[in-house]
Order: sequence, then structure tokens, then C-alpha cells
Amino acid sequence: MSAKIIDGKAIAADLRARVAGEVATFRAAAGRAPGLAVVLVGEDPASSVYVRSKGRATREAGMESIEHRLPADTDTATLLALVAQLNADAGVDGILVQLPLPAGVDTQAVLLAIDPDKDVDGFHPVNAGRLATGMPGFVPCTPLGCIMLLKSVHPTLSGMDAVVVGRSNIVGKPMAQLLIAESCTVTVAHSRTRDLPAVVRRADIVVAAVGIAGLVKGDWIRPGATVIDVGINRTDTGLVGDVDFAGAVQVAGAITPVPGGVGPMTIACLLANTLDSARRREGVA
Ligand SMILES: Nc1nc2c(c(=O)[nH]1)N[C@@H](CN(C=O)c1ccc(C(=O)N[C@@H](CCC(=O)O)C(=O)O)cc1)CN2
Repeated sequence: MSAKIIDGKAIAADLRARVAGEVATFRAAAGRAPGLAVVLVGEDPASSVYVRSKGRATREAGMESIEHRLPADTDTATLLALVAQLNADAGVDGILVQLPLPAGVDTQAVLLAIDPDKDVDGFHPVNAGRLATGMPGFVPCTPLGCIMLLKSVHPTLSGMDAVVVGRSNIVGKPMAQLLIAESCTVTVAHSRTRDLPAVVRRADIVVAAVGIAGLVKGDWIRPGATVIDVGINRTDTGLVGDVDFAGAVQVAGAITPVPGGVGPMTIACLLANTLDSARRREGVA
């Protein structure tokens, strides 16, 4: 039997269309467009593509896109000064610094400098704390997109066993928090986990976010489980996820492809977070 393929491209397109409609309502009420500032340091090819896509998607949704492209040798102090300027700019509702930053930049200092109420990436510790304690705040876009994909298959996730493979601040940890908030029983597995295949085999929901191409094999998947593949690994054979798709698709109940699964949701959720920010800042419902 072959799994249902979760079409992230189509679900992201629906979300983007919904956001565009709500942006039109916001503009009529507030008399301005929501503004998203994106900062790119250096010329990493993948980051340049993502930043270009974010700019295009922002404009297509009727929002203002403000792009700052800085050379790879930009120092931390210069970036902190730019973030301070964006924090103070009333027309900027969302600030995003594209990661990874070049090795010489203090990434943590830069992320900490972003006003938590403009932190549409949800990477600031204040927003991580808000998520962990169930307070309203910004949720990182990739895990937020994963939850939407999961809910397209299971409208309620309550009581399900979920295994998140990966414990990064950007995906693994917030993903676990979101699944806990949905009343799942959550295990976070990582490089030191003993008998990873056996741990994954327990799961109704597997979220693979570990950055190792094809790590999660088909025979690790419990028959009928839902598999969300966050990995984007460039290999000689093209773009592949953290899950061995050919093996897993035979066993899973539903699975996201790479490309066309989680990736498109990241940008769609960024637009949704930016609109939320603009509404909160203007006090518009
Ligand atoms: N500040 C941030 N930096 C990074 C984030 C982030 O959320 N905030 N996430 C990733 C990169 N990323 C967005 O920035 C991103 C990655 C992938 C996709 C996507 O649509 N992928 C496509 C494939 C595209 C390709 O060919 O490369 C897909 O999976 O279908 C969008 C955004 C790291 N940095």
C-alpha cells in the first residue's frame, strides 16, 4: 500500500491566498500595508533563493517587503545597529534575519536584539518562552507549518504518540512544544538516542528534522503512521529529505514529499505571522 502524499505546495497556496485576502481587509482598516523586513548577510546561494522567494511572496500577499542585503564581512555591531533601526521603524511589523549568518557574526546576539513583538521568525527566547507556557507570541514558521500539514490529515492530534527526531531551537524544540499543546505524547529523539529505529517505530506521528539525508528508513515507520519530513538536503541525486521516501511511502499512512512538503509552508506561515504582528501592533482584529 502506498501512503497519501501530503501536498504542502497546495496547502501553502491556500494559506497564502487566505492571508492575501486578510491583508486587503487590514489595509482598508489601518490605512497601510503590513511591512516585513528581511536581512540577508553574504551570498549563500540557498539563502539568496529563500530571501528572493520571501520578498516575492510578501509583495504578492499585498504586504510591503523591505530587503537589506549586506556583504559577507559585515560585523555584529553593524547588524545590531540595523536591527535597532528596524525595531524603531513604525512601518516594520516583522523582522527576519536569514540564517545561517556567516561564521564571524554572533548569531545569538543578533536574534536577541530583535524586538520580540516583531520577531515573526519566533526565534527570540521571549517567544520560545511564550510558546512553552501557552502564551500568545510568534511560533517559528517551519514547525507551525508542520502542525498545519498534520492537521490536514488528523483534524485532532489529541492522544497521539509523536516522535520528533532533532532537537534544534528552530525546529525540533518548538515542534515538540506545539505537539504537547495539541495533547500528543511527545518524544524528542536525537544523535544520542539509544535504538532510534525502535523509538521511531512507536510513533503515530514522526517529524524528521535532523539534517541527515535519508536517515529515517521505511522499516522504522509504524504501518499507517504520518511522516513529516523537514529535511532539505542537497545531494548528487538532487534535493532529498531526512526520510528515505521510497521506503517510507510503502509503510506510512501519509507522508510529506521533499520538495513540495514542509518547505513551502515555511514562507506561507511567515506571511501569516507578519499579518498577525501588524494586526496586534495596530489593534486591528
Ligand atoms: N531566519 C530564518 N532562516 C531560515 C529559516 C527560517 O525559517 N528563518 N528556514 C530555513 C530556510 N527557509 C526559509 O528561510 C526555507 C527553506 C525551504 C523552503 C522551501 O520552500 N523549500 C522547497 C525547496 C526549495 C529548494 O529547491 O531549495 C521545498 O521544500 O519544496 C522555503 C524556505 C533556514 N533558514
